Amino acid sequence: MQGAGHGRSCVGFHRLGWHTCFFNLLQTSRNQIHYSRLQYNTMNTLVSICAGLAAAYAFLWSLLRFTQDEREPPAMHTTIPFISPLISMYSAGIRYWSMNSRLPIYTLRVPGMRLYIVNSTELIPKIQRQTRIFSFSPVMIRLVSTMTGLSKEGHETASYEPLESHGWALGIARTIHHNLAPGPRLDVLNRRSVEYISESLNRFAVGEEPKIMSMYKWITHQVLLATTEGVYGPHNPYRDPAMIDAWRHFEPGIIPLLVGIGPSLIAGRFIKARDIVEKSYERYFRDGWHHHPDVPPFTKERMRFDEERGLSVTDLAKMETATSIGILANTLPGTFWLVYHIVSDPEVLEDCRRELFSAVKISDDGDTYEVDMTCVKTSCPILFSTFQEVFRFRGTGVSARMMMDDFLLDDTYLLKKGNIVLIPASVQHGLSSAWGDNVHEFYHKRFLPGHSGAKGKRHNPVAFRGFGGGSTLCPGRHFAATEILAFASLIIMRFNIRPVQGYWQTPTVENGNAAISIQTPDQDFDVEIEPRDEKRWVVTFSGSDKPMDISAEDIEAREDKKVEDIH
Ligand code: HEM
Repeated sequence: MQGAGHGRSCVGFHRLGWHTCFFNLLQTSRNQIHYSRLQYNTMNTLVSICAGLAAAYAFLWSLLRFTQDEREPPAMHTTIPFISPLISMYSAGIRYWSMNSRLPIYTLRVPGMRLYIVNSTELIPKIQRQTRIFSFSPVMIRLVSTMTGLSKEGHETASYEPLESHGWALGIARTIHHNLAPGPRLDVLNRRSVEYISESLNRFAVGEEPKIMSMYKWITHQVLLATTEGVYGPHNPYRDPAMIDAWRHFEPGIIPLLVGIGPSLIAGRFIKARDIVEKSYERYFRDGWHHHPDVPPFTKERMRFDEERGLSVTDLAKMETATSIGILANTLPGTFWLVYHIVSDPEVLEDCRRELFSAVKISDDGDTYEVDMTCVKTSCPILFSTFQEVFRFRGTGVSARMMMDDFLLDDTYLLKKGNIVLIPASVQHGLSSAWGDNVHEFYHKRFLPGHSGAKGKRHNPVAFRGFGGGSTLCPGRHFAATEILAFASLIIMRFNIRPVQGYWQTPTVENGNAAISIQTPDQDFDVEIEPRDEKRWVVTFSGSDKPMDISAEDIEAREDKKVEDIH
């Protein structure tokens, strides 16, 4: 550009004198040489960059080819080695797994590790049986430690002997499973939550005018309080609205917090919210409220287990912050979807209401309605099927296991030590071979005998992974199921719910939290909630040690027991 400008000044040759013009010409050609040199240098740089990229590509490509054993499951998304899987996962979000469900098992090569993705229903039990080879413990320790920023000492305690039954990971899992198994310990937890729901809806039903509420916000608020009242007792830290607000801001940040690289850069606002939650738990433990007689064994015994291993109060609070995700993050949207699928479809509503009213006892004067939630759980098969269908249709969990050794799966696929096996529930839930041709519809009777499965066969229970499976099958499923069913039942029996805009519109689910096991709606909407009558409602919970048939393992355990009883 500069050269061109000087060239134009030569028009005034006579005025400036020949030497000036000669100088200008000289300058122009110098500049042109300089310009061409610049172009040449730029070109050179570009060529070097391209050559560098090509060399890097060739290197990565060879690295991928030469380190991928041909007995391993085939590698997918290799266009840009190690990077393409990340791009595909990022752009497809939670739909990624179902978009890649063709192969029985495949490998994703990502920086630093392999992910083995399992799609075949037949391979799942073969993985779940080998608990020492496919272990959840290292995954869990890493999740808890990174998400909460556990202290060095806390991390060491949590990492102690992860595969042994005397280690922290298996020990705490055992304590949790024991306290959430159907029976008197779980009943303490359930009873308080059901009571809370009943009292809260009694207060809500006062007054004749219909109330307008944001459906998702209202339902999840009720269930959050009911759950935490059950878990933490009369000094429940979630009675403080600031704690609820902080938890709601922390929960969507699980993935950014787990990335663990420069956390304050990418997860600053989530860290802030998490710290408020942690501080609130710290106060609860420091004041000793977990020792209160009305706190259930589920909470007391977990704390005792951690305290005996020397965890500081700060680390107890951090651990509890991670546990709060397990306790709340799926139960809240799960309840929303169950209520939504029932009240938005007149046929489902009619079926569930009829069934529920047959479980209600009406007083002689007809003014008091009494319902035992234990009875609802066992005598309302359509409602229970609708509950299961919600977790099939909306379930997006991904079970993760760390390979503790090389293993030849099904005598065919070599899975190498140190890598991660993932089992996405959405793939199983979308198999027409398991669920029949109407697999992509919400069918509330699907889990009733004779209503599901390809060609009228009973569905394969292994293909239902709403609560995971194997040794880490969700131990909270009975607690969550009781609470969700109790809330939905009371809503259906006591209220009419109508969308304010005049028609039901299914919310989209594009922006869900990939770290939890169920979709979350992208939009909330207003509904009008109106009591159906002025009766007095008495809700009881007699308790039961009879497990519900939620997962394949529950069905298997019941069938084994039946055989045992016969012998
Ligand atoms: C609707 C509600 C819930 C859903 C959909 C759900 C789902 C799941 C899933 C998919 C897993 C992973 C299983 C695997 O890796 O195979 C899991 C594990 C777990 N869940 Fe839940 N969960 C729910 C409620 C709860 C509640 C209320 C609690 C506690 C009170 C809880 C505690 C746990 C624990 C501790 C584990 C880890 C199990 C272990 O390490 O052995 N969950 N859950």
